[in-house]
Amino acid sequence: MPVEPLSQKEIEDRLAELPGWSVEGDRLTRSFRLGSHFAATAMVVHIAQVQEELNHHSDLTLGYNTVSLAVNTHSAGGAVTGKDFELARRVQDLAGVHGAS
Ligand SMILES: C[C@H](O)[C@H](O)[C@H]1CNC2=NC(N)=NC(=O)C2=N1
Repeated sequence: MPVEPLSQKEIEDRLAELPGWSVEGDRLTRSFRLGSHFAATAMVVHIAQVQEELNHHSDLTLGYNTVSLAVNTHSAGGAVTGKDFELARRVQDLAGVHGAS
């Protein structure tokens, strides 16, 4: 996966395919709401497994019944790259299993 910073157009095109995600500052972000604290915790563990598989890690925040992610690519100087969107797509795909919205 290339780790070149994405252009604004490339970011906008990718965001159009990822409902609920946005770029805040220099990080790709999304918050999910779940049915319970335990469900939110289980989703965090699942995301951690995917992040280890991809070797790409977000700042992951667990709330009472929420899970929030913020990510950019350290090796690209903190820019948003294709690796961030690869993680976001995997998280978006697994969210349904957890009843996250
Ligand atoms: C050594 C290790 O492979 C690197 O530090 C990985 C780990 N996880 C990472 N996560 C993110 N978000 N960006 C990186 O550049 C990155 N690099």
